[in-house]
Amino acid sequence: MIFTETLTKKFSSITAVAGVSLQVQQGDIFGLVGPDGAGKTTLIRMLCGLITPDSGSITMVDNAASGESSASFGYMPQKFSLYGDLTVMENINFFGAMYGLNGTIINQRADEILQITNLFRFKQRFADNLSGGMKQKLALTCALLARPRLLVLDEPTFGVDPESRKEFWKILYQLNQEGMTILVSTPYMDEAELCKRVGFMNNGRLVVVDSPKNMKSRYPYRILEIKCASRQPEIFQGLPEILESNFYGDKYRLVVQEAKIAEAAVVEFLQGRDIPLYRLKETKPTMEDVFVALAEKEVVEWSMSSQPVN
Ligand SMILES: Nc1ncnc2c1ncn2[C@@H]1O[C@H](COP(=O)(O)OP(=O)(O)OP(=O)(O)O)[C@@H](O)[C@H]1O
Repeated sequence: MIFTETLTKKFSSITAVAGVSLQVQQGDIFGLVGPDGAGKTTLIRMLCGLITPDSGSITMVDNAASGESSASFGYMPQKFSLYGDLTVMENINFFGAMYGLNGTIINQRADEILQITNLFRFKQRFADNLSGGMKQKLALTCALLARPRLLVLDEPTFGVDPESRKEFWKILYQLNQEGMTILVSTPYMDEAELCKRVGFMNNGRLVVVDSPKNMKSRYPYRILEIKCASRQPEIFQGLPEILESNFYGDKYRLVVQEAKIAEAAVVEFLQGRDIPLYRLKETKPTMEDVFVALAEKEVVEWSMSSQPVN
């Protein structure tokens, strides 16, 4: 559905997007993740035609619309400008008119979409009086008015509470099941888990593209979880067998190269300090672990040794 070839965008000396070749297939829920400033928004804005690439190409193909070479898409930007002193319905009318839709069509579609987004009963509420999550759902409602086959969302749930994020993703899944292709950037790794495929960007480059399941299975390290009598967050830092150590309330999560060797080192370390060990077990990496490894480490080897980025 979306194909880019070596897409590049510079802002004076900053290369925001560096030679990105990306494919988003019809029916995908494609997640774009990466640290702040990685280039996600710039890439999305180029895909939506809001800024012009310096080089490279973008092709949008919509197989569902025979004879059409460009896909109809809806875009929900990072900062969606709703009018706070207009009601939900007045905002919808405004954005519908911007899409060139007539009043009857807007009303029909609004009724339909507001049911999906659970905003129907708030039609007459001023946008300023909606909660954060409801504002995002209104922004989504507006982006859906043109009945897009491709929906592009830039961090749509940023700053929204976990329950509302869950609800928002239920809506995305429903839309996807009805045939909509979705490209979404997100800072939340629990949301990355929900995508069919994830593209990780860093320093303008698209470093890895894969399913969350494959990304986790390609994670090059092992994770140990430890419960012991110590509550010192830094206690394992500096042990040569441990690459990274984090302390979460009552347990340590260690990133290690060799699980058995690291386990032995931890046991010996704690015994040497008379610190009782309650539990030590290896656990599976999460998308959060994958993200941290990709963002922090030099990942050339990881991405090259795996299947090609497509
Ligand atoms: N209009 C602009 N002028 C100058 N520099 C820009 C502009 N837009 C983006 N940049 C720079 O390009 C780089 C990529 O920014 P971009 O917003 O695309 O990243 P991002 O991955 O979306 O980050 P975030 O998650 O923080 O929104 C950053 O260094 C940013 O400062």
